[in-house]
Amino acid sequence: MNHTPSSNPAAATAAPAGRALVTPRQLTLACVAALALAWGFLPEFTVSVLSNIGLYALVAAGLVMLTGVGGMTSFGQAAFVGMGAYATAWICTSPTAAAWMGGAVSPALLPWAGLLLGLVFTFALAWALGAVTLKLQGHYLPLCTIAWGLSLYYLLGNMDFLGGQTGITGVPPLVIAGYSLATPRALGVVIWAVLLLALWAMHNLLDSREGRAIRALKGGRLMAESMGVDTARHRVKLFVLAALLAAVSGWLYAHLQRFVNPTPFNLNIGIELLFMAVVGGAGHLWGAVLGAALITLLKEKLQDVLPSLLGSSGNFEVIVFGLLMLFVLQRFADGLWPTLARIAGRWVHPRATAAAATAPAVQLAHRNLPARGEVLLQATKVSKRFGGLVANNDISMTLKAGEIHALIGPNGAGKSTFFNMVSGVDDPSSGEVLLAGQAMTAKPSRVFAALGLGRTFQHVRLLGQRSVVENVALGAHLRARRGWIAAMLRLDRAEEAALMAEARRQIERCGLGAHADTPAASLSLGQQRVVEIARALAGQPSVLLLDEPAAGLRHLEKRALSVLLDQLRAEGLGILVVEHDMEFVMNLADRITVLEFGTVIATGTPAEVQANPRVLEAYLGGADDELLEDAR
Ligand SMILES: Nc1ncnc2c1ncn2[C@@H]1O[C@H](COP(=O)(O)OP(=O)(O)OP(=O)(O)O)[C@@H](O)[C@H]1O
Repeated sequence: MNHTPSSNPAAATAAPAGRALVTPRQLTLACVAALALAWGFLPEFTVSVLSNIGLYALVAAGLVMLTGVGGMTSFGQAAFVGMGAYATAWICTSPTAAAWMGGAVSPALLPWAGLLLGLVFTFALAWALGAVTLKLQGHYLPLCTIAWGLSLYYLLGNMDFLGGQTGITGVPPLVIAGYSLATPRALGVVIWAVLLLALWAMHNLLDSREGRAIRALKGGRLMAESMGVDTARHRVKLFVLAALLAAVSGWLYAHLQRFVNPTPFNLNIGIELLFMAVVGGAGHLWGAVLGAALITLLKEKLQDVLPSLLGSSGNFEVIVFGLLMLFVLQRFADGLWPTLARIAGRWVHPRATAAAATAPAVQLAHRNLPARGEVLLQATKVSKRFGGLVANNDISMTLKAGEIHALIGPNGAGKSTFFNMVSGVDDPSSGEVLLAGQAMTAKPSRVFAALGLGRTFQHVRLLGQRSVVENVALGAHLRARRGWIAAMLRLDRAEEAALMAEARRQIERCGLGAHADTPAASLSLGQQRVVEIARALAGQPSVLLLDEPAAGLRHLEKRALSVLLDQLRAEGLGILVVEHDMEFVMNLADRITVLEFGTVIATGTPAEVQANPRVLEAYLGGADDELLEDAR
């Protein structure tokens, strides 16, 4: 698979370009060509093993997307493989199915009807299961996947019309254009073609606006939702995608083996599939192929060697897999693929591509800024109670277009709580928040984003391994429209170019142009805060909420930030800043609201607030000496 510098920053910085001999795309094509040429000459056994690796890799690739990229663990994937296998086995062999179709489908087309049935069933079941279980957090989700994995396995083995534990025999071979694919050598070509196609499509998906949204899921809902991503929907879609890949693998498996029974779809295999994804490299699509190859070959070897070594038969390879898992997770937390890629990086390196100089062919959605002085955000008598603690007490505040409003107060005064309520993270216990004239109670953060609210976080939330430009492009998520299918088929390139151009523009504007292609995690904390501002600006907000933007910035960086915020104010944005740096706030803000113990104790211009005895008392009485010093 080809990785552009923007899509793989780690690779982009892995090796000096001078030493690179080939690009990843050239290497991939060379490997595929070598496999294709050798295919006709490989021994039967090798072809059979390679076909199995292809089948496993297809499921593991879905797990890479689900677990490594999306952050959701599933132990139950083998059950979806079973659904794909049983659907085609049943439709191809059952007299009932034949009677239902009344001879309308020719025998050669039956496997395709089986594929359709398997996909439809899997889609419906995965969507239903996903909608229910993916709401669960932490270890409840993996536990749930074990539960439904077991249930589906026992269901397959206990349905008489599916042959019970004996299963279904006499599954016909696939026939394509009159050719019967009855041998592993013939069907193996299809298996690997499907695998490569799936990897290509998923690579494309990850290198798109929707791919960035998928990557954002792993960091939790807060950041992704604030960028306008419907996280619940994306999680379910990702789950369904992984399940469909498993079902396709099951379909191919049934026509390779020509019989099905429940054993290959049990929980052990589900765990093995997860091993493959994790050992190979859970965040890397090619890690699925590496993991599938390693585990399959190891299993073959161990099943031969261990019984004779130990003098008794049994599934001893499971113990070795367990130990292998421990070793890999200890030594290679991200699996083996990144290490392999690092080593190969001496010779394999993406060719550097310059950012497009011409204007993109597609325009992103554009928002007209409101007139200066117009009220953008209004909080009326907002209170928040956590049990007996009143974190915010009857706070009223307005933010107008073209002004910077600062929210200050000692630690624990309730600033973050208020920030959460005016950004859709939390609902007020009482009172109301209006954004662009709309009541926002019970609305999620993504609706705030859609109405023009951009924000940064007190604790920086970036995709650390991705480039700055990708992080910033995520902020423009709602300004583009292309979905999953378009991304997989690479029909989104014009829109993607526009997103990248916009991201680079915002990065330049924020003074980080030299770091656009650097992984975000390798920047200083102060620079990462600026990346968050650029990301918020990429969404073209009319309201900007900045949570301690100056924290961690050096003096000159703070000056540059002041200049940028000044410019944004002049353009007509309304900016709400929570900040502890008094010098920064006093020089910048038009109005300041001071909180103490959740209550507004003063509001006014910087001069008025500085002269307010209650404010000085709040800081004198508080423990924050630095603030006191600054306030003076
Ligand atoms: N989810 C919660 N559950 C219970 N109490 C909370 C919760 N969130 C905040 N609080 C409490 O509400 C009060 C206000 O906290 P908040 O984080 O809003 O203050 P802050 O002004 O942002 O502080 P800092 O400047 O340290 O970030 C604190 O006493 C805090 O412990």
